Amino acid sequence: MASAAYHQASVTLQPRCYFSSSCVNQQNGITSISLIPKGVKLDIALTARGCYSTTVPDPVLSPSSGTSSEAKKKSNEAALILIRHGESMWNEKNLFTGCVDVPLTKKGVEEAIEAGKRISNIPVDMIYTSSLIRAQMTAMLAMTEHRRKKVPIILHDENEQARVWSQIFSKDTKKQCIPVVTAWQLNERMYGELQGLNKQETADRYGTEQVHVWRRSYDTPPPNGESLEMCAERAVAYFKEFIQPQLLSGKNVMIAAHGNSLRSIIMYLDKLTSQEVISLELSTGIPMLYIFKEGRFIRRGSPVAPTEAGVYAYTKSLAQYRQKLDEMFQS
Ligand SMILES: O=C(O)[C@H](O)COP(=O)(O)O
Repeated sequence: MASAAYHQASVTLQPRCYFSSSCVNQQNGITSISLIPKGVKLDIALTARGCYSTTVPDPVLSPSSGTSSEAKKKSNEAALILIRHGESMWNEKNLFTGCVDVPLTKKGVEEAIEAGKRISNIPVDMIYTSSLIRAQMTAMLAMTEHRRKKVPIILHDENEQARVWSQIFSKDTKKQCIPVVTAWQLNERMYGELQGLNKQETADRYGTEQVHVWRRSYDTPPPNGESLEMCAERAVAYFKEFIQPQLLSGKNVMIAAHGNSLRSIIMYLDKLTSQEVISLELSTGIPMLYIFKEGRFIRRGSPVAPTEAGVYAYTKSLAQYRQKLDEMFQS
């Protein structure tokens, strides 16, 4: 499984037609999302309970004629964008980072902006990030490049007061927001006693082979840390429980996370074996695209540029979305 394969190819996308119609709750540190059935009209609101919904059609994302059968058909297809965060200050120093909360370097900021350019014409309905700043910075910086100029808003559901105090009181403003759910389950694998150690010095001390096993094997954890298998137990479980239902309901989702939490999710999406995942390497700041269609994930690689013809040629509705965007920004 060559890592390069994850950075190429073209994309088939279904632009989504609705603002997020979901309710996001957090209890005991667990985020849960309950879907509001399509066709149920609700006032858009980021309420005290973190619920988003809308009656106001988005000028770009709304269907031109939204019959329920059409909506059903469309909900069979959704885009999933995965981005590993840009270079962090410990990536730069070649230190094991894991769950230590380290920000991006200037290069990492630039990588995130570049990633945003690549996906700037792809509609995004919901964003998931880990609870770590490097993933959150990446998601936010990428969205500064989005042509639609919707504002990513981090949901604060940690307690009732946080929910109440983060309410928005303008329907129009809410319509221009993208909910961002942060989840610790998407964090980098916990690197145990390697956190803060230099990768080269660790290889010199314990041997290149041992360090490679700690870094890339599926089931061997680093000392007192998480193996990829353990990381998958939380990251893939979160993906299945909370993100997949959003895709099923037709929403386009972006996930900004980490080398190993994303490796475990890609292992699930691409049905990789524990042998194949060993050679799966993810570059920082490269967006990867999947189409979720009829319950299957189809990998489409990464668009090389926002104008890449292949990205928009696959579905009629994406071409229409692109055309609407062009018209909107020309007028
Ligand atoms: O946590 C880290 O050090 C990196 O984000 C991932 O490191 P790895 O490439 O050693 O898994």
